[in-house]
Amino acid sequence: MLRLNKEEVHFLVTADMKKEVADFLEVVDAKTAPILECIKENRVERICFIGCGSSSAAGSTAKYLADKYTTLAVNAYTGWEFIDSMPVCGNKNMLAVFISQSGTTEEIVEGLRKAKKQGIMTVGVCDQREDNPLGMEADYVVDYHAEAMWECQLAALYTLIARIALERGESTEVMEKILSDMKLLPEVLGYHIEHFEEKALEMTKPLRNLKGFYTVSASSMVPLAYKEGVITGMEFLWSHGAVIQAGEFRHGPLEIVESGVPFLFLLPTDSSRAITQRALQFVERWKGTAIVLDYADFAMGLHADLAPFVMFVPLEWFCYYFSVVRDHNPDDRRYYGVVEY
Ligand SMILES: N[C@@H]1[C@@H](O)[C@H](O)[C@@H](COP(=O)(O)O)O[C@@H]1O
Repeated sequence: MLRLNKEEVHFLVTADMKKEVADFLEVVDAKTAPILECIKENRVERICFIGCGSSSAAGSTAKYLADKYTTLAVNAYTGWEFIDSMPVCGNKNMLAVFISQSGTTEEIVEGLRKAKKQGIMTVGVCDQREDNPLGMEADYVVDYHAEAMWECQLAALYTLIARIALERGESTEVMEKILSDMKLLPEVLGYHIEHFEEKALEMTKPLRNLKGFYTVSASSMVPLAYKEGVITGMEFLWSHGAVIQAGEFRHGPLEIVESGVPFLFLLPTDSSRAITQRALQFVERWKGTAIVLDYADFAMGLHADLAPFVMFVPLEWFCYYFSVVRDHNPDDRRYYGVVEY
């Protein structure tokens, strides 16, 4: 097992997460208010979320929430997808929300400039508003000043969607509940940051010979499954990864189930729990390797659709120790930012 000084590993942003999220939640309403005004003024009916890597998974989670609870037309794009296929009819009554920690990612900057040229209203959700093209050029900016990009990006996007829904009089009860439960996030995240580390180490020790795992989930956690099971798995852990929608498990994935083939299940607590459990039970019955992280064990009473915020912490610990027990430093890169792409 690799000996690493946790404090020096950039991959792990958990240490300051609780405070960063608490600080941002204090100001997120003020930071999103001008965007809500713009939406009202321009009668915006269509929203595009655009991001790359982890930031694209945040956009897909926002699309999930908006699709489920509002009548808005919403799409989530990766950076190049947006550049190549952006809606040609969009103008002021369309909002393009660009999500990027750095605000400098090539295709985010290019997409932003292309959207602006077409007259689409643009929003940047990023760490800082200075020293990066997204923060400086977007029409509206929500800057969160944090390393905990996943949590803060989601906090910005959930707030935006919930406030739009309330303004439209759609799903008001659920939206109020989500907004009030979000205030409890720092405590819940802090608890899991403190309490899940040892468990993650124990869980991953027997997995040290694995080359990777398939991540299975449903509903609001599918983008998180992609973020952790594919992006984190490949970029940080140099392991093999793929995402399987629990409801699709029967249509292909089930045929590879056997001893030594690992599936990581992220169990939701909403109505998709049943179909996810069905896949899990199948893997257990046919002696596949099932690793389970159940939102019911972590939710601490929070709404089912806050699972992407909460489950990130146990997953982060799990991925960190999966890397460490496999003797890999998650900060190592051999290609990204090292060689020409
Ligand atoms: N290796 C990084 C990823 O870790 C990151 O998720 C992505 C988006 O970065 P940003 O959010 O700064 O646009 O860029 C690269 O692919």
